[in-house]
Amino acid sequence: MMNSLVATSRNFKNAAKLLDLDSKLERSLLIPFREIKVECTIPKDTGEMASFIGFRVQHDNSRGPMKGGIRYHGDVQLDEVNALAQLMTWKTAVASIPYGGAKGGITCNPSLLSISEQERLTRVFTQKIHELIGTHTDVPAPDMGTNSQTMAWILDEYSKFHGHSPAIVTGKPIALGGSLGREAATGRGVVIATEALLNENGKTISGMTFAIQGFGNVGSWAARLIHEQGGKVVALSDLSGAIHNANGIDIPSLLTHVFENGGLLKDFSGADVIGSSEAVLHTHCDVLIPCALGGVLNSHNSDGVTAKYVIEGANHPTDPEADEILNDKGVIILPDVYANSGGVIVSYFEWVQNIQGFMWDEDKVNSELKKYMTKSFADIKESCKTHCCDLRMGAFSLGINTVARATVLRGWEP
Ligand SMILES: NC(=O)C1=CN([C@@H]2O[C@H](COP(=O)(O)OP(=O)(O)OC[C@H]3O[C@@H](n4cnc5c(N)ncnc54)[C@H](OP(=O)(O)O)[C@@H]3O)[C@@H](O)[C@H]2O)C=CC1
Ligand SMILES: O=C(O)CCC(=O)C(=O)O
Repeated sequence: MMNSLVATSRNFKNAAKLLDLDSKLERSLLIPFREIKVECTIPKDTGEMASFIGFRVQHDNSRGPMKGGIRYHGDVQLDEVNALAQLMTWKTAVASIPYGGAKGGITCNPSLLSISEQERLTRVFTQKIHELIGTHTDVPAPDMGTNSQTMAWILDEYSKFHGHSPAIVTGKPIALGGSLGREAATGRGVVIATEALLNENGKTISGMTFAIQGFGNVGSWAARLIHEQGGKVVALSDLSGAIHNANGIDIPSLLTHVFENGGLLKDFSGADVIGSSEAVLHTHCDVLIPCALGGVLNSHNSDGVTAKYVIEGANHPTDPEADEILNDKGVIILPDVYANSGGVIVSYFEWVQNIQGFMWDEDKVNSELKKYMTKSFADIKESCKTHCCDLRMGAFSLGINTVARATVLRGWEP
């Protein structure tokens, strides 16, 4: 698998070439505004002390406060967080929301930490970074391994230093100022994006077959909404393995099973086990939606993909080498910086509601989300036409051009 920062920067450089970007501006846009690395030491429940490394990379703030999730996973390291922060900068620009990009993470396996250990770790991490984040500087949100409870702890710890600050994080519980619709927003956005692409190709979700890797926040909501719209989810996976049913998996029954089975897909009676999580990538289907880790489609396995469309629910699931292989096979890829932007778009709505002290109803959140995603799809198509390129390069050049213009307008000089 290619290093994630090398992969993301390669996409950036190819788009910069299409835009004929000044070489000094290109270098400047690539370098992050700030990289933060902190040691977080907590007592485990046993009384023994344990240390974890946490990161926050603030990539760019030319268009507004930096924005992006916090990931708890064993593979978190600086290059990966850097790549994810950079992707946030282009994503917020593609979505036309007034933010820059950031991302954070702690190298840990949350499933090996008790809830109180996770709480202590989150509070220590917040203590270490509280002076460098802020409601108008850098606003965290959930990502893999974190959720609304994690955001509640950050809010509470941050507020001890700065006073009650609901807009310091998004993806919070509703009871603490979270937005209706944020929990489902990334999956809903994935489905809106899929619909836009299929409609353009004379197809609809109803009657198409789908394979989804990952059944966490993004994957489970995407599966639920596809099922509601008449799509057939034939394969799904999580860390416990991949399951398959050619007639379509009954998603509501599966959700009940997962809820009662410690969050795992395994042992579901309504589907067959087909192997490890990777097996889902090669399942016979129309649409493949990776919703887990980065780099899962790479030079070793992309040839086996049979789907006609890949929708990137995850961040950077496709290596540039896999991009080439899939493009040669005629597979259409809807890139992460658009396909999974529903989460950060509704995070923006949450932040706006917090600042205004006014709550929107869920219909308004969902209809505004659709409006933003429909507009950015049209903007990407226009960019593809201008630069004669595929959807990834269309989206990257749109995002980079928007950030470059803001940077120059602020007075950047070569
Ligand atoms: N949450 C959000 O709002 C957004 C998330 N994203 C991206 O979407 C992706 C998923 O995030 P999210 O749903 O929040 O994360 P979650 O932690 O909620 O879920 C992650 C899912 O991926 C599964 N998983 C982990 N490792 C593997 C693996 N090696 N193979 C297959 N499945 C695996 C997990 O399985 P298990 O449960 O068994 O561990 C789980 O089902 C990430 O790339 C994230 O950056 C993008 C935009 C916004
Ligand atoms: O909601 C947010 O602010 C960020 C979501 C995120 O981390 C992402 O889009 O990758």
